[in-house]
Amino acid sequence: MTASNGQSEADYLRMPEVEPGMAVGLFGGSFNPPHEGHVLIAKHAIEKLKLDQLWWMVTPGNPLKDLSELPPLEERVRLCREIVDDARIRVTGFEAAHRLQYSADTIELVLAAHPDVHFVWVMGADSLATFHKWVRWEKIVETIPIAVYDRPGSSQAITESVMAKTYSDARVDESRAGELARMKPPAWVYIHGPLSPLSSTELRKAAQQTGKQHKA
Ligand SMILES: Nc1ncnc2c1ncn2[C@@H]1O[C@H](COP(=O)(O)OP(=O)(O)OP(=O)(O)O)[C@@H](O)[C@H]1O
Ligand SMILES: O=C(O)c1ccc[n+]([C@@H]2O[C@H](COP(=O)([O-])O)[C@@H](O)[C@H]2O)c1
Repeated sequence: MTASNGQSEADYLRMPEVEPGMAVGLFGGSFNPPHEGHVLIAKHAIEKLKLDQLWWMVTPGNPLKDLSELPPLEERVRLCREIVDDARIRVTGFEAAHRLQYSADTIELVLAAHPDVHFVWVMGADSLATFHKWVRWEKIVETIPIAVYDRPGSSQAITESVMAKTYSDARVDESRAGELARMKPPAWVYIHGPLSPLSSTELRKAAQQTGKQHKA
């Protein structure tokens, strides 16, 4: 069976295919569940950053989150593929196949596998706020250009986060976002665009409420 963006279901444990010279965004997430906010920012990031592809890397488990109720990877990948309607977005769970827990290790593997591709790390502003808690976060900043997408409630991270303060000199003006993938790190950009108030946490809460009402 083939998803709406042309990916076959069986290949989710493999890295997507790329061609030399491409600009590719790496967008990691729990996607528990995926929502239209993910799609919105993915499409705008692709345009602003002038990307050929954006990989939705469905994590086997965010090391900073409680994983006890995290649905299986395969199910989250399936839901991502259902919601994605753009062939440039590739859904993958390859981190699990390589037993990768930390993004620093994922980035190392991806860059080594494709030295002729221009990769950029993409994340929402809430992730920027806590980025300094990630394993080897400074190494990440020194290794790959980073694009941060604005998110309601997290805009202050643009100036107040430890990462933004530590690497203020490496911040690139948004007008140059299209060049970011080919810039030498450290380099990061804060992207403004249409905002989405959606969050997986809120969707899970709403689903729980509906479940309770059905039982009552
Ligand atoms: N509405 C949004 N606006 C901007 N970025 C978002 C939005 N929703 C998710 N993201 C970003 O997408 C990536 C994956 O997010 P994730 O799958 O954790 O969704 P989430 O809605 O943040 O979930 P949760 O509420 O469980 O933390 C992260 O980089 C996150 O910052
Ligand atoms: O490497 C880390 O230490 C680390 C800590 C927290 C989050 N991450 C990654 O950040 C991405 C977003 O996670 P999440 O749960 O906020 O969607 C996902 O790819 C995680 O693996 C990575």
